[in-house]
Amino acid sequence: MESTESSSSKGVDKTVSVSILWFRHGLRLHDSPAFIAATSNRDHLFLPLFIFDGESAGTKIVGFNRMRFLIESLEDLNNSFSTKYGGSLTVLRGQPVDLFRKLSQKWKIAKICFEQDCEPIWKERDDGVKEFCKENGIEVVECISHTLYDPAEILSANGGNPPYTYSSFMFVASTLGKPERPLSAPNPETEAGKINFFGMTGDDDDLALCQLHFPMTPEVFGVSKEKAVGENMRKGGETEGIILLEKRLAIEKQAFEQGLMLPNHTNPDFINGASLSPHLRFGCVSVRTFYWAVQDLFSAIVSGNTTCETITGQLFWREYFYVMSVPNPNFDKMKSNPICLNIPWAKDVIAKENLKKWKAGKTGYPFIDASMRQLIEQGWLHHVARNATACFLTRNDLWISWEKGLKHFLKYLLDADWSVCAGNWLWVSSSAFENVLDCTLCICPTRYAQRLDPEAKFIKRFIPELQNYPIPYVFEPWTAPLELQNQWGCMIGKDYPAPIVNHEIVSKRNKAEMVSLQKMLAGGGLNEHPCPSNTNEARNFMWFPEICSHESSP
Ligand SMILES: Cc1cc2nc3c(=O)[nH]c(=O)nc-3n(C[C@H](O)[C@H](O)[C@H](O)COP(=O)(O)OP(=O)(O)OC[C@H]3O[C@@H](n4cnc5c(N)ncnc54)[C@H](O)[C@@H]3O)c2cc1C
Repeated sequence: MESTESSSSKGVDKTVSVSILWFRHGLRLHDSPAFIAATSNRDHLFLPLFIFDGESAGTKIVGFNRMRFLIESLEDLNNSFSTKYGGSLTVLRGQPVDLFRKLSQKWKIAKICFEQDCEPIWKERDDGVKEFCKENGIEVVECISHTLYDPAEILSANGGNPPYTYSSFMFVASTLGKPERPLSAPNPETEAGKINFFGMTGDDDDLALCQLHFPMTPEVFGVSKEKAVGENMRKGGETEGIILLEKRLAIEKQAFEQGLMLPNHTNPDFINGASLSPHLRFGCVSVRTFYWAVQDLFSAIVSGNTTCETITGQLFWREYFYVMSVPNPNFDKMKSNPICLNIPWAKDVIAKENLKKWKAGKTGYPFIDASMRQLIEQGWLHHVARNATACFLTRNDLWISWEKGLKHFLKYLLDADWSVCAGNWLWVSSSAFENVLDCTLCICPTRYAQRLDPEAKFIKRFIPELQNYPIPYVFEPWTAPLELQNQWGCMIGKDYPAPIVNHEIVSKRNKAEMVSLQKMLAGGGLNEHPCPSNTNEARNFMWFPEICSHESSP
């Protein structure tokens, strides 16, 4: 392929205009309106840029796995620019306004294009850059492509308020029509795809000091490898994301052909599932590309039916939590969060100890512990494992605040998304989106495990201590007679912990506590409390089949 010329910043003519594509999320070239906007002026040079500012792309609280995923995604972008368009990605470290000021002092920055980050945590950063651009006559192009809809439009279509139930959200979204179709990247074989890159040479004095070069490692940013980090199971980047998307579509296709839906829910693959959430979170795969690929596949297979509520329904949950967070900067907190109920979670010494054990995967409940260990080792947890561990920490067993769990998940999950993660924690802990503390569905950590991991492969993969325990003892190892524990090489209470709480007792007690809170809070400022539209919605959200939940009555 013919490579396009890259103009070095050193020799650049200062009268030549530069268009910047500022990456934050949206780490891809396909379906990127910001990429198209930044390359649309044929007489501008093009500078694709990522800035490590200590916060963007979730780098404020970040574990090794997610930082590695981000770096892999940037490396992939750099490779794609190089192989497809003959350019490269520039990576700088510093504060965006400072860096844009330095750039504009040297060169004529005409335009800065970026994908909208709708969550309120990014508002100050983006407002600062917009203000700087206004003062300096730089055009700003902000494109909506991280979400299926413009959250502001949803809010406005709902009379300026967030829709308090998922079904009212779905209704409002339907009034805006179908999401837009994805866009193709400029074709390098055509005129539009012949891009004149503006390349930083690396010797541009103070800017050079801010420039980072590939290869990079998380350690460069002070993020060191946690001892438990294992094999790299999910690689970041658009290239990997598209491969995964194809794999996922093949699985969905097979299910559609057999008249089934949501294969990922029916047969959870805890380790190797083709889950796209990390790639969606960083924008390596466009949500519109995913949405329309599934819709089109479904329409092609199920003739006469052009809509489907399959995994696209899950994508709407993502959308819902983004929208709910837009007008609520305290969405991730209990305090000053108008939708969150103030449940008096335990804060005593025992709670502190229990929190440590939960984080370390040492609760004595094998399914919970396997999940918590997987989180640190791989940065990944299947949805059902997230539900089980979050319920265990909060309303079911330990009665510890969801804020503690959220902080831990935000650090280690590859797909950790400020609003999506908080929204799920609010729900699971009965703090919001739940039917006013009325969740009769309680996850039993042992029965749940027996149904979802019947051969205990997942448990044994992450808890080698229980390697020799047969079924059913592996699910409740403390029930094994001492001589068998000895024979299997793992004494409970010594080699693997005894349960830190008795689930049967504490779950009943906690349910009773919820009921009394419900009575106390009734009529007292619950007007804004969002809740499910009906029991089915709650059940579907939690993926609760009848047999692994139980009515936990007071
Ligand atoms: C306590 C807790 C914390 C969570 N934190 C996050 C998070 O930080 N980031 C995140 O992307 N998901 C989060 N989830 C939601 C969900 O677990 C993951 O999106 C899902 O496991 C990803 O797997 P998948 O891609 O195979 O999902 P699929 O079932 O294939 O769904 C497709 C996509 O829909 C979206 N989605 C699916 N379920 C949900 C949901 N419940 N809420 C919002 N969006 C959803 C995701 O983008 C997902 O990739 C959390 C769930 C819980 C219970």
